[in-house]
Amino acid sequence: MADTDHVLATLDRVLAERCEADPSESYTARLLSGGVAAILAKIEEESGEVIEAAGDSDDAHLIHEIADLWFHTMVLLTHRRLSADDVLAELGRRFGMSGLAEKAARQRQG
Ligand SMILES: N=c1c2ncn([C@@H]3O[C@H](COP(=O)(O)OP(=O)(O)OP(=O)(O)O)[C@@H](O)[C@H]3O)c2ncn1[C@@H]1O[C@H](COP(=O)(O)O)[C@@H](O)[C@H]1O
Repeated sequence: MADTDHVLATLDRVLAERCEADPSESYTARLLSGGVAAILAKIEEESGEVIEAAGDSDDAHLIHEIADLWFHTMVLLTHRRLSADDVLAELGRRFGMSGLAEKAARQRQG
């Protein structure tokens, strides 16, 4: 099993604990206390930084910015009492389902 296998589950647990933490001692708690508007502002900012990083050839920069974006989307999930596991389950459900076939089925349903 790879070292990274439990990263999202571990982070999920830490973020859930931060719901009860002191905002002066935790970045996550501070962001959660700002509500959905504060979290979405960070997601917007980090999305822009991913787009910017994709424009250069520095792989470490792109990885850093995508990690920031994933982290902030996980804070949004935590705010909604959801978890990365919920998203992983949805991605797992899509295994073997062609994106084109899924889109065609949706269009047939109108
Ligand atoms: N993975 C992260 C993580 N990724 C990014 N960040 C923080 O996200 C913030 C925003 O990044 P920016 O590049 O926008 O930095 P900034 O300009 O200082 O941001 P602003 O404070 O101005 O919004 C920075 O303060 C980063 O440190 C994270 N903060 C926490 N975690 C994880 O969450 C855990 C709990 O953290 P705390 O809630 O702070 O205890 C940590 O142990 C980590 O595992």
